[in-house]
Amino acid sequence: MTGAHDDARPGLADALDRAARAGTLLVALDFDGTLAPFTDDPADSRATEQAQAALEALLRLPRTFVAVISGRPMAFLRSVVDPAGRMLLSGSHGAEMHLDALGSAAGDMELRLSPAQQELLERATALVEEQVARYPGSRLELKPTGAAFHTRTMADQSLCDQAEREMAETFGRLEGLKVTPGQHVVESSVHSATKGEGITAFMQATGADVTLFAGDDVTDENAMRELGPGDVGIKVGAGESVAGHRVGSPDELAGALARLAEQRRAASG
Ligand SMILES: O=P(O)(O)OC[C@H]1O[C@H](O[C@H]2O[C@H](CO)[C@@H](O)[C@H](O)[C@H]2O)[C@H](O)[C@@H](O)[C@@H]1O
Repeated sequence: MTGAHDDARPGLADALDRAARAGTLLVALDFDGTLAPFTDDPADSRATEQAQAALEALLRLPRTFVAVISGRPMAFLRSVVDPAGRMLLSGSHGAEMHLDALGSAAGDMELRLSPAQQELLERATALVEEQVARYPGSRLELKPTGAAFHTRTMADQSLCDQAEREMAETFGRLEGLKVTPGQHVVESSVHSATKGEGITAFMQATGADVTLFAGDDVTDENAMRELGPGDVGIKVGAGESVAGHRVGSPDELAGALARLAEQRRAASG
């Protein structure tokens, strides 16, 4: 292959070539830190232009599905990430699913919290509010299944580790609450779902011959572990991963996605 995107790392280049020739291809992606560089305010984050263009190109191809599997609430994914409704979406770390892109019969899997889960969510939210009051500049993000404590905008950045550690310990005292550390965030969830369940549902629903998944964070490893030997896992950035491949940044991933789209278009044309 020659062209604008032939600078992928050698092992990854081979894997992308193979994925491009798959009968049915599922391209599943984490959002923050993977498609979208980090921003101070979570409401501001968007996929890079190159990533967005690559997703658009993939969506135009036959037997090709694009999915976003994120810790974000489904409402954000539907309004900001995929307003045109062409992607498969999994929000709240696998607890919310939207499969309309496969036809109306698939639809949404509606999220309902039990009274006990609702009460747990209120207690978790109160704990984050207390922590935010202790650490100026930190933030609460309230989501359908959990409350997240964000430290990216904390006034004293030298206290981030301490604040996150305390938050995780405090969350840990609430029975039934799932606690997940992330990038400048400690997330809690009253739901046991993981991104592993999200990707498994999409792999089954699409009947994909090859699945590519890319993610940057600890929670993405749950999806990464569901991949088979013929699939393609890409870790974005530093940190431990079971992924077979690694890129340095969302920009590098966008380049790989552009290459994949170009090669698949050529293979299907
Ligand atoms: O599963 P993801 O799509 O990676 O979402 C994980 C969490 O991402 C968001 O927080 C992260 O991105 C923010 C915007 O760049 C950044 O400010 C924050 O420091 C990061 O932790 C989001 O706010 C969470 O709801 C997601 O679960």
